[in-house]
Amino acid sequence: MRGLATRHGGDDLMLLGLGMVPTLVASSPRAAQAVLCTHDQSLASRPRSIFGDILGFAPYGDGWRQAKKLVTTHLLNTKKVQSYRAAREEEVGVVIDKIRRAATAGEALDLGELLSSFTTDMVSRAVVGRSIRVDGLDKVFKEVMDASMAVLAGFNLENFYPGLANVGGGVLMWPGRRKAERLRDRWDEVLDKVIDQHASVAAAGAPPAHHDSDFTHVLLSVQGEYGLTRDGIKGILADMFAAGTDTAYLVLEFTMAELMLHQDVMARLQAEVRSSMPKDHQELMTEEYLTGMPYLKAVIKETLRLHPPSPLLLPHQSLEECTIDGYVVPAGTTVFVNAWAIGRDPRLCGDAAEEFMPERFINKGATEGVDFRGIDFQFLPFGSGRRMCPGMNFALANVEIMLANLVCHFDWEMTAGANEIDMTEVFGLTVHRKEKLILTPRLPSCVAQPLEG
Ligand code: HEM
Repeated sequence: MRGLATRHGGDDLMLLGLGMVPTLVASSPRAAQAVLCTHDQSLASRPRSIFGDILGFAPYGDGWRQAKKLVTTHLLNTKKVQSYRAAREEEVGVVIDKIRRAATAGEALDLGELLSSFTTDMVSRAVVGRSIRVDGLDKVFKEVMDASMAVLAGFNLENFYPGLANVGGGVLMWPGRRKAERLRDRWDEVLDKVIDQHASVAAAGAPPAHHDSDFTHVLLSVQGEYGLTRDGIKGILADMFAAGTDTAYLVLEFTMAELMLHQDVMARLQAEVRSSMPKDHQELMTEEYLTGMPYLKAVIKETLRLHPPSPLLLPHQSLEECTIDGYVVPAGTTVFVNAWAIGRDPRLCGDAAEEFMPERFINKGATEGVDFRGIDFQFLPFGSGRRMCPGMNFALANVEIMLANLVCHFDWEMTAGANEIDMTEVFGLTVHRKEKLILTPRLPSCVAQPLEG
């Protein structure tokens, strides 16, 4: 899309026809501001999703407004995110133990797979509570989640040729719909069990203290106040998985890949993290150690600038006709904001815009002080405006603590025979690395001794 914008004479706003659907693409901070701020309300809907419409894929309206309010007020507010600190540290501990065993045995690891399990487990902990490993629920969630992401990332004919959806009674849509229905049934089955189990705990009169309660408890406790149906609760919980797992692990995996390619950055980051590591080197870096780590935060920002997991955000849709920069944008237009191209624009980041240079975010660098929240529309990994990601703080808390521990406790090497990291990206709803990130962890002499047993 960046190439297309360049061929259009560098137009930062393009109105195209993709299939039968008009499509507006914004590729500069100015155009992003027009879409996400000036015309935010007119462009705040979403195209239809094969999975239906609860929150992330819901059309703009009362249902979406209520679900978003509920999620931002009760599930993902700052206090709630802090309340998951112990769970975060416990889950990081599980991963670090696995890596330590591999390091002791001299084995290589599929780091992406490990980090993907970590972010799924973190969302599972938030949704279900401590008991995710009981009955293998962690594995069930991961399996259903991976299958759902594959369907969501696939091509949905209906979004580009809406008329074809009804041809022959919708026969062209049957295979995709059947797959989506089977998955919806699977989500229903798993989440029904979770809700029943939580309802019986509450009925027994022993609900957890509010600060300690998981998403399911919270949603059951406000069900009356918000008039939530059981399907509404299941939809919100499933949405937390869909939006919150793939995205955060991609940030961690891309960061580690970039660090392997930029050993000078790795060394500076390790120096920062290790300078404040616990005296007992076996101990985890817990969250109180992270406050004085500006370089860690700059490294994460730089990864999000070059590799935003949702490079075009999620598609928006116009609710009504509006005129932007002289373009008449009809109702029903699909709208993309090219956060990937904006992050790499040399007009904002200078000539080295394609380089991985966390320094640009600190010490009077070109983008020092630029915020995650998209306030200046030049850094938009979480979007901006009405449809902005409500899970930003939850995601960043997970990414920071995991990354600090990965670089604190281990040195990392490429596997024998590999002499470079392939950074080829595969574009879908989220951007993945084409190749797995297989690395060998080593225990540095300054850190931990091998585990016994
Ligand atoms: C690094 C991790 C993450 C990134 C980069 C990210 C990015 C995004 C982006 C770009 C959007 C679309 C914004 C738009 O269309 O304007 C979005 C929406 C959303 N995200 Fe995230 N996200 C992340 C993690 C999470 C987490 C952990 C959760 C929840 C636990 C979450 C929940 C949501 C929801 C519910 C929406 C839909 C909001 C709406 O449509 O109103 N996200 N996210």
